[in-house]
Amino acid sequence: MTSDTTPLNLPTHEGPAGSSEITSAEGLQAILDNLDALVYVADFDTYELLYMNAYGRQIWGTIKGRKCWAVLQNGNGPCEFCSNQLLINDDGSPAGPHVWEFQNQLDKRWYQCRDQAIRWTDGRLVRLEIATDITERKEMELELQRAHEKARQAALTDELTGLHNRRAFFSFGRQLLSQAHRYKTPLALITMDLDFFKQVNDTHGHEAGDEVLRHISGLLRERIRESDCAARMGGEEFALLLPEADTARATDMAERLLQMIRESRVHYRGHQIQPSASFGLTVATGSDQHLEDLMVRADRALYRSKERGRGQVSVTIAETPPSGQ
Ligand SMILES: Nc1nc2c(ncn2[C@@H]2O[C@H](COP(=O)(O)OP(=O)(O)OP(=O)(O)O)[C@@H](O)[C@H]2O)c(=O)[nH]1
Repeated sequence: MTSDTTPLNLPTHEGPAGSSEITSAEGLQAILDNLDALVYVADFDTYELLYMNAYGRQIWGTIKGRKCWAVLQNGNGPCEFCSNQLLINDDGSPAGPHVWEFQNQLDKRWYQCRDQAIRWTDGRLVRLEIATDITERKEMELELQRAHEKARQAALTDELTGLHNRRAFFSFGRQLLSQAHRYKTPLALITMDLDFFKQVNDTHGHEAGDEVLRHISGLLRERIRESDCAARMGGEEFALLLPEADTARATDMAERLLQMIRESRVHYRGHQIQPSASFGLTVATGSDQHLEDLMVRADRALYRSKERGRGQVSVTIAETPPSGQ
């Protein structure tokens, strides 16, 4: 036992004569100091540490006259996550154990803490914490979470371009459409299809075609707002959902995109490729129950752009007035 530790003044229980049962204070001290867990006791009002076992003192050092937040967290005052108020009922009685997990700010390790109000040797209620190091388990859990998140992202992302894929488009799109209905705001859908893309592949190779697809995706990403959704629907087809954009704004957006695409060049193995695209757009109406209703109208407009010679923007206005307008 180190000199700064308050000895546990626990009652000694004498077993029957000849019994080897160890219930003396020294025996309990030995158990506590050999535990592979932190055990400490602190005053509820002053936060002064009254006891810490050897496991804790080895990591956090001396406790004599010091507060739990200074020793354990190197803080300047009570921790914002302090669980003290959860340990005592309104009538002042102990509330039972509170179990939680947290990452210590000093050693950066994760602990599972079991906190409890207990009666101290002088009769007052004090805070007892038993904390076990769960860093390895926590790291595995976090790793697993990261892997799940990565897999979830991958399932929603187009591998070639990094844009949303078709699946993500429909998932986000349904949410955006229901928001547009709820708040009676417009929602525009732009569909876009590259022109003569087969020629790019045939002339410069599939790799060059891929490069063009990445280039176009970069332009879309540059132009859209955070609340917009840009997706590669497959092949050389793209779609954009623009919340709160009416027909005029969506048309303006499509025309600017068309201009940017036509003015841009893709440099591939000494060749310059000039991309072009056709656009179709529409705006949601209150009677559009499904995203597919918008897709049909936008694709009809896109088809007209192709028919009229490509490299242009066409609009299909819904028969009923757009929601929010
Ligand atoms: N490089 C590359 N090409 C793709 C990919 N997906 C689809 N394609 C090609 O895209 C081309 C699409 O050809 P079409 O549907 O005839 O379209 P287009 O040549 O753009 O003709 P229009 O749309 O009528 O202007 C085909 O050659 C496909 O092989 C891809 O991921 N990478």
